[in-house]
Amino acid sequence: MLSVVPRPVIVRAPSKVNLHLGVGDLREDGYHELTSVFQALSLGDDVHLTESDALSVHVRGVDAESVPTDRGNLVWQAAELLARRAGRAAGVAITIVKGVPVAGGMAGGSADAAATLVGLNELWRLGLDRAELFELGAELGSDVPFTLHGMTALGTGRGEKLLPVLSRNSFHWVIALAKGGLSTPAVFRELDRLRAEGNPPRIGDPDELMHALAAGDADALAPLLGNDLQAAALSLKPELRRTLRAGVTAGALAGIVSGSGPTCVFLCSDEDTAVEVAAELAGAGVCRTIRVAHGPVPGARVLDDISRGTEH
Ligand SMILES: C[C@](O)(CO)[C@H](O)COP(=O)(O)OP(=O)(O)OC[C@H]1O[C@@H](n2ccc(N)nc2=O)[C@H](O)[C@@H]1O
Ligand SMILES: Nc1ncnc2c1ncn2[C@@H]1O[C@H](COP(=O)(O)OP(=O)(O)OP(=O)(O)O)[C@@H](O)[C@H]1O
Repeated sequence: MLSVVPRPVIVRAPSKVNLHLGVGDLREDGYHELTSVFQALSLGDDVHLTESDALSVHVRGVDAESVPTDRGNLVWQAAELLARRAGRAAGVAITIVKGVPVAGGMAGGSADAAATLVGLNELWRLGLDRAELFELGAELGSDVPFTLHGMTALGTGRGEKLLPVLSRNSFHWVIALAKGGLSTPAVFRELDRLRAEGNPPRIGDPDELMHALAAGDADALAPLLGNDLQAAALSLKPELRRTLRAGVTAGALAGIVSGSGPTCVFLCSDEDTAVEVAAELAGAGVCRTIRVAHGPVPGARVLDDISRGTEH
């Protein structure tokens, strides 16, 4: 008799960069009030989900050895949360193929959690709508709703309340992965410490930046990129200053620390320039590895047969 190998549902999840990250004061619940303009980037993770008797997690790809394969993994928590919600057992074998650097400020773990919610909704035929998935996502982490949403969006609250932002054209990015990661809570704590000591300048509102996005104008967008967490990330990892300088010297329009860092991202005027900047940065020895990406791209989505064959 032929045994049928169950076919996995495969979900592609994007990374993110905060084009604008305004950090307000510490709230009583331990979170900071944010104003974030997110953009989803083509550098992403793939999450494979296959029916199984038990819950299991395997990880391969970039930084796989530093990712937990137990309850510490956000995909495990996502599967348990969804199973509880559906009143069923959390039987699924999950394989994550990492493309997003771990602890890099690009929401890799959040993207995997978003992918798991989308994939299990399909695999278990739960029929949950987008709003229900967003609500579950927000329980898992502040960045999970955006990695579900994708494209370009304005996030408020702790980053989980989202509104779409009009963005014309594709923007081209060079991504410089740093040696070692930074812990998100540690970077927020460092910002609180810097603010208690003095008054590091705060970025203003993102109105002008949103106009540049609507116009699809990379030259106008470049000087408007801003991240209140950058000072804290640089304070914890001063060598990132060299990386940021090297990208601009190599021909990028601007460079910024992504979210809580330490990944640095560089906006370039077009794809060819991005490839040139990437090559030059690789030779400068200021980071661990370089990637080229574009954005905006959609949020976590199931790959159909055609895209399984053509995407990578
Ligand atoms: C830095 C960003 O990536 C910007 O998009 C996010 O704010 C972080 O999102 P995340 O990694 O999903 O963060 P969570 O897992 O929700 O929170 C981790 C920790 O980061 C800090 N945190 C996070 C979000 C926020 N608005 N204020 C915070 O102070 C808190 O110490 C929190 O305990
Ligand atoms: N699926 C996952 N992928 C990567 N790390 C995970 C995952 N699940 C849990 N983790 C743990 O979470 C930590 C932070 O990982 P992650 O890659 O999500 O950070 P990040 O990109 O800086 O997050 P963010 O930008 O949302 O603040 C890792 O050090 C790891 O121990």
